[in-house]
Amino acid sequence: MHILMLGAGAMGSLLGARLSRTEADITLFSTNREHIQAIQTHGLAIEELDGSESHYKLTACDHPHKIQDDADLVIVLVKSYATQEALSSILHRCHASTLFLTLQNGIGNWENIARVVDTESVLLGSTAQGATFLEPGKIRHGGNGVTFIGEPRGPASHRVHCLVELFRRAGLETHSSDIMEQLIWEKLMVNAGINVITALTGIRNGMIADLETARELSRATVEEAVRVAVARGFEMPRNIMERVFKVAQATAVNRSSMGQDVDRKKRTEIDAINGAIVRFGEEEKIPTPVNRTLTQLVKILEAGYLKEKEIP
Ligand SMILES: NC(=O)C1=CN([C@@H]2O[C@H](COP(=O)(O)OP(=O)(O)OC[C@H]3O[C@@H](n4cnc5c(N)ncnc54)[C@H](OP(=O)(O)O)[C@@H]3O)[C@@H](O)[C@H]2O)C=CC1
Ligand SMILES: CC(C)(CO)C(=O)C(=O)O
Repeated sequence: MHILMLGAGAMGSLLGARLSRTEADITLFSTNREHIQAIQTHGLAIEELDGSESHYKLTACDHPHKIQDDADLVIVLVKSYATQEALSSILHRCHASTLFLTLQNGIGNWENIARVVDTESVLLGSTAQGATFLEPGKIRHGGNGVTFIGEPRGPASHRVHCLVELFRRAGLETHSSDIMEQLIWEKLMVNAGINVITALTGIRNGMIADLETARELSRATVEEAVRVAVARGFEMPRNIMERVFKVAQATAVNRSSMGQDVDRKKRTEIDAINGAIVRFGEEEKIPTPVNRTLTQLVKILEAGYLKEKEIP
């Protein structure tokens, strides 16, 4: 089986490296040329949770036309806003039975993929693993968490169970799910309560759980998001706040993916996370002042540094 990691940044590199422990052939693909060239020259280095460093020799490409083999499985790990463009660029390396699995955060990823490829070929997943991009060719494993894979709707199929087994052989705690859309909304609560606050303040995930002020703000953000989720038909577990803090603790050394975007002055996924809660809140007539303010702050921060980048 040939697996193409579409968007081999922090998470795509981590999961690609772990999956390379199985019988699958892995290709990392990212448009980040420096990262890919470093992997081609020295391999991928991973700073592990215990502080040790592991090294992986992996096939890596920085241009879609350099990808050698057709993909049986494409794992989509570009940022949500880049999904359609990235997928369109690799279609020449897909065949009639290629499967597409999104493990991205936020709402709307499955729909974005299904705009480019056959709906039947798209699987939905979520992961609470954490990964930080340190420098070209080097990432940090920022925390362990469960990965779920399922059909977008309905019970887990044979193909889902095969992928779950593959992930497990790679050493990743993975389960199949019959309620993947529900789990995507539960993961949205986690990201809504962690990512935006870490992005605006520069803290690592662990402080969300450790600092009372951060816990309060996270709680206020998630409580609003839960009201919106319920209005959309997704009942949230009563212990959802505990789950948010548990993920923050399990990924304590990680900078959230949105935090890393701000650190690297890159566009964030705010529109697919807190921004989505605001949009759905408007549709459902549920006020979301906390999420709206946090979204506006990230958008101002983002616009500021993206504009600065344009100035020669
Ligand atoms: N990091 C984490 O701890 C976690 C992240 N996630 C989710 O995983 C997804 C990926 O996040 P993360 O790995 O942190 O993000 P990164 O930005 O580290 O990785 C995305 C990669 O995709 C590359 N890219 C951008 N456009 C294209 C394109 N058109 N074709 C191919 N590659 C492209 C980027 O290059 P460049 O650097 O040049 O932009 C980058 O290397 C997100 O949805 C995130 O929310 C989920 C759980 C945890
Ligand atoms: C699990 C967590 C919070 C890890 O940082 C994540 O999903 C992210 O950073 O986007």
